[in-house]
Amino acid sequence: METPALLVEDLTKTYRPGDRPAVDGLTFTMPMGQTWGLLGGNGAGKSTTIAMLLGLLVPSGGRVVSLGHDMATRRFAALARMNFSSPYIALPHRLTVEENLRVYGHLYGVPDMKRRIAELLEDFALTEFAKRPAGQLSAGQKTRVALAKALINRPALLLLDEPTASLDPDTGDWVRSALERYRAESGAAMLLASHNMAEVERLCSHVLMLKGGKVVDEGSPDDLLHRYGRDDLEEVFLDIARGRARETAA
Ligand SMILES: Nc1ncnc2c1ncn2[C@@H]1O[C@H](COP(=O)(O)OP(=O)(O)OP(=O)(O)O)[C@@H](O)[C@H]1O
Repeated sequence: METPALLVEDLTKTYRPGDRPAVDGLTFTMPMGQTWGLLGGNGAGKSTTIAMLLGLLVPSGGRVVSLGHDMATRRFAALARMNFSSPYIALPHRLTVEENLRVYGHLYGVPDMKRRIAELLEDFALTEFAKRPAGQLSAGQKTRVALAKALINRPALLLLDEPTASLDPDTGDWVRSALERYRAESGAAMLLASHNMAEVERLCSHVLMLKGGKVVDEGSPDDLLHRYGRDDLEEVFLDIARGRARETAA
């Protein structure tokens, strides 16, 4: 069997002794070539999960194997082939867009960097902002730079926390197309934490519904719609968030 993009076993995080776990026994195996969604209300544990998958946060228990490498012992081998975008991580704001991409390109040892940066500027409609300091961009423009940065090393595994949160509907739409194109061309796997149900329905082949740090349901968007007798994922989400059982949801 092909090495999975992510193998997560009984992953747990408790921030302080005595606290309820923020992530509680998360277990899943995500294959290469697919986009999965991590859905859940505020405080469900999405960002904590992503931080542990990236090795930014040490788990209290359990195991993460990314692209075949155990994150506890072989983190750097995995990270070279991973990347992420998060609205919570600011780009160096005095550096221009191009300089930002160059810094990250060097960190990842990207070959033929000039060409890669030109491609990304083009793909994310950033060419006209290439020489502008990142601190002088709108929120939506910064988000596009963050996504360009996330693809700079052609990652095999991409973790996206709210990738289109600050984008207007039209820009959000073409950014989703760009991500979908990247996945199809590269065979990469993507895990997407989002509050945008339409985005999840469009991009994800499998959804993990998180509540109180646990997976309370999962399946393809179609499976979930069918099981809850709903027309869109937003309604399924509300059923789960409000603790309505699937049998009685319809
Ligand atoms: N640094 C921290 N110290 C202590 N508790 C934390 C810390 N970060 C998060 N938590 C707690 O862990 C739980 C999960 O938070 P997390 O940020 O992972 O949720 P989330 O699903 O990403 O939420 P949101 O949709 O609001 O971004 C919450 O109860 C939160 O208060």
